[in-house]
Amino acid sequence: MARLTAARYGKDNVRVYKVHKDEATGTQSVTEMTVCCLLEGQIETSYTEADNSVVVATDSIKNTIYIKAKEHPVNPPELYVSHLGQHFLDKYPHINVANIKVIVHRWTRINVDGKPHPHSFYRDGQETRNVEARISREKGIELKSALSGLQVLKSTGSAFHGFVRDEFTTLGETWDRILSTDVDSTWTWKTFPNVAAVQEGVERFDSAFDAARSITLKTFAEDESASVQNTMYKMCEKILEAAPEVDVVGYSLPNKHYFEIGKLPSSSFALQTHD
Ligand SMILES: O=c1[nH]c(=O)c2[nH]c(=O)[nH]c2[nH]1
Repeated sequence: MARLTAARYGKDNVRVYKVHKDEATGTQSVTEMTVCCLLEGQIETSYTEADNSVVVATDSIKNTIYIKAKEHPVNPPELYVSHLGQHFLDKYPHINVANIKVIVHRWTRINVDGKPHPHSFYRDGQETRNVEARISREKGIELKSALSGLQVLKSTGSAFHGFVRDEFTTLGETWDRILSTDVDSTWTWKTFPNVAAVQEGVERFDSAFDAARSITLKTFAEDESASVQNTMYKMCEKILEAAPEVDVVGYSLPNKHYFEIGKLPSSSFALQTHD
């Protein structure tokens, strides 16, 4: 006999674009996001008994993503996801949890002849700002913020030696290597009881993002790295210090290896591989 143990459903890959027009200055600002919204609740019978009376159509979920982006600020994304998720709990008594993910794509203002252009932007890299939220009747608003896809490289200032050597080891020790990675950094906030608590002191989210990004870049550049493990731990320590409302910080720093194939007096050649 089959049994349904868990279920969630919704819409992914909803693309949202919002422009803010400052009438006084004529300057426009843009935000482009990809949104995923998955609902949980008393929806079992839609699976087990073909009972669609409990289904908020995924098409309506998509429409709600757009409408809430129009009704509320989309910056910071932590506030937008809180409004969006809370809406589903307020409107539908049988929905208990909204799981929302937002990826904010990078549009950086173009400078023309040294002056910021009022309405033109460019994509300066694949880096994104992300938020994952679980908004539930039981716990409130759980938020995880992240920066993802920030590519970095340093051509010296990185070593790796003293590691386990046994019959499986082929890697040589090094006191000077190229270090390159795609940074994925995540910081989990202490749980918020409601949207009002997210709204109060809302600038904390942009400050934490800016701190995480600048700490990541500064530590990566300045640390005389003994290993990826030790460098990422230093980054975590500094972010926790800079953002006291953050509970947990995590990093994923996959090592992109460069293997040396030849040397000239003042330069070296390397081949790159990915883990
Ligand atoms: O900084 C590093 N940490 C490791 O655990 C590791 N393992 C490896 O092969 N190279 C590296 N580099």
